[in-house]
Amino acid sequence: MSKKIFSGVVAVCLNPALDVTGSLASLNSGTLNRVSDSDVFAAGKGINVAKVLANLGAQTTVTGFLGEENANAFERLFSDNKIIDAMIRVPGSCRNNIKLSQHDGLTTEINFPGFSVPPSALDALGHTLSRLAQEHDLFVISGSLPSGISPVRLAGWIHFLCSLGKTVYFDSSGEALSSGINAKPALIKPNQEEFSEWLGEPDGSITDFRNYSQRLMATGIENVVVSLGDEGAVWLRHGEWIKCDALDVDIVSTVGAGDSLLAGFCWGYLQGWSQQKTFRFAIALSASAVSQVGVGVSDITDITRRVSEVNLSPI
Ligand SMILES: Nc1ncnc2c1ncn2[C@@H]1O[C@H](COP(=O)(O)OP(=O)(O)OP(=O)(O)O)[C@@H](O)[C@H]1O
Ligand SMILES: O=P(O)(O)OC[C@@]1(O)O[C@H](CO)[C@@H](O)[C@@H]1O
Repeated sequence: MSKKIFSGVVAVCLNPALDVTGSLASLNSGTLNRVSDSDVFAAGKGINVAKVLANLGAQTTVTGFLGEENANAFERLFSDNKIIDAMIRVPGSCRNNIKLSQHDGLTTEINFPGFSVPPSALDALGHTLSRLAQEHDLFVISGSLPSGISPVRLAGWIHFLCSLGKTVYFDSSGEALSSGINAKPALIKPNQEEFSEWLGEPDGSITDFRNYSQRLMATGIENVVVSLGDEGAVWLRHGEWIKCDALDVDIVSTVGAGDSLLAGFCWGYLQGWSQQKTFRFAIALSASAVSQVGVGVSDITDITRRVSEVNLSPI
């Protein structure tokens, strides 16, 4: 019997955040800094991925947890972007994360701890994932874990989805990354620093990434993408290792660049694109993300135009 193909995507955000952004000429520690152009965005990695995918035209559902005390900012984002809300409300507030961009393009981020997730909400998420799995193939899980969710619990959810034959794309860091890797999602997307930390090689090189990625592939992870900031990204798939250079753009804020890149991989998967077409598109999408504050697709024609400028090479 052929596998039923579903068109939508589920983005899982366990630890959403209100990103409080500001720009300033330069940030000086230990003294007063005055910020201009301040804004507040309903964000968090999974929610950023969902917003980009919804803007591209994907039927997008978000699940995970929302603090009930400031859920309204997120609810507005979901309704403005036609995102289906399957988030579980928990007591307390989503965290505020501070994102300060200097005029030279350097961004300083301060991420706070979020709410604590009660055990009953963990069960509720399990049920929600099970329900959504009846009508979706692609799940993207990204971001850190709030208090109350252990890395082992996260791995359990990934394992559960994979055991149902679902495609799970995964982006996290630290212990959550290690634990999630053990559950063998279809794709992981650490950045250079996160992957180096996981390898235990503080200055991991592309050769190190390649060697370890080959080993991960042997365990069943089909795709390893390592994002390299202004150097682009590398992607190992089916033994083929390719690199895309980043596009040359004026940097406004790098916050959410990795989320846009991951959304590009999801979009390529949903469209059934080749590896090369998907990679070029994802890089162009992330380039557009760094030239704005916050994530989202405001000009798809510009992104499509820039796809052909992306330099891709086997390495
Ligand atoms: N300075 C830059 N110039 C051009 N493109 C960039 C720049 N920084 C990032 N990008 C693009 O964004 C992609 C993801 O960037 P990065 O590796 O910084 O992700 P990340 O650390 O996961 O980001 P975040 O956690 O903020 O979402 C890169 O692969 C690249 O295509
Ligand atoms: O603390 P986490 O979950 O690792 O990252 C959260 C975060 O830094 O990631 C997004 C950018 O990728 C921001 O919107 C958000 O504040």
